[in-house]
Amino acid sequence: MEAGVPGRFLACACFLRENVFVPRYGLHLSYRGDAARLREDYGQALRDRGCRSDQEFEAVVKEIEEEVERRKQLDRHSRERKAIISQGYKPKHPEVYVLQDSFLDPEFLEIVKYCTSQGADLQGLLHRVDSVSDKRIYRLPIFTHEFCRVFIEELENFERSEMPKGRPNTMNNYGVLLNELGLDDALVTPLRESYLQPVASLLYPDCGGGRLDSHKAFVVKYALHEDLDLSSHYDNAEVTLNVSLGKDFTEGNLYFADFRQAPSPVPKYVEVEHVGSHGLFHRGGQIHGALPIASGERWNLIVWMRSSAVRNQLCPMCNRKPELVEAEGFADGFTRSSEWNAAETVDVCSLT
Ligand SMILES: O=C(O)CCC(=O)C(=O)O
Ligand SMILES: [Fe+2]
Repeated sequence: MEAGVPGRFLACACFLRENVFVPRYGLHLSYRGDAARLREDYGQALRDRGCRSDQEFEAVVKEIEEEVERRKQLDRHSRERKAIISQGYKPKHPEVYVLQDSFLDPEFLEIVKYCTSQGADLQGLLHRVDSVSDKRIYRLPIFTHEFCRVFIEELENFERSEMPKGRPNTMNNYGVLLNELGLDDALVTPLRESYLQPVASLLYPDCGGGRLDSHKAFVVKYALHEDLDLSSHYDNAEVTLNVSLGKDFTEGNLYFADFRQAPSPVPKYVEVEHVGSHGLFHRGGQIHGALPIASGERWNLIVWMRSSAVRNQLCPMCNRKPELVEAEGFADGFTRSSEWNAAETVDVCSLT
């Protein structure tokens, strides 16, 4: 079946109750519609973070209920925004909507060519990419500088427009959902299928890297009076690509800790700098966050890539067999298990 056909991909029902982020206290929590239970489960953690009075606690419950309500309406609101944008938005640079080889750094094209050649292996690939730590995080050139410049101009044009705007995810408040802007079909999907997957297939074969069949792509933006940083989290993705698009900024490094399913007793963080037009590949389950920028604006393209073969077995957000619910577009990348061949089952991301 064709990618993106409504109904093929599904979500896990945990989306309405797990990983609800409370920005004020920097905490992710589960909520089952019951304030007393919330107090039991998180009262101490909230108090430790400064939520002391009943009023403060009630404010948290209200915030969580609003977030759950937002999530319930997400598909419908997103579909409505997308329709308005496709009717009314006039792109400044229509050419960036259709992937061309000329957008890509020639060195990246060479790397992809290697990955798709016969006999390509991880060792050979590691001679061509920078390994930035022992956590299986790799940096490689992705786009040309010119593409990054023009792409940001397009996103700024959209930002200035009167068009409705969604939030990239539950933690970032500023940026652009590429699907709503109409950038998925001819830009991100071919990028994932023909260029990113061959690389991920060698880097993360154990995490579904060779079978990435959907994605969620967005651009995050950090600026002094907007978001400055990003709390520690893991992604709803098997493999993530994070590309530094620009503009000029200081600080704002990413930091990475343990792999979610294999925490070490004393977590070791590595800090990783952004390199303009270069991307970082990492496993979605690698705990990470972003330090505050000190000046300027930071724009990064994030592609959360999903492998239904992996997540159908275990939802990465609730760590259980997914409870499938209908959703639109790529949804959260689950499929009905009858659609894939049980004989081809892959291991869920190994605990390294
Ligand atoms: O700020 C960044 O570049 C990282 C964003 C990120 O980790 C995410 O959106 O999942
Ligand atoms: Fe992330």
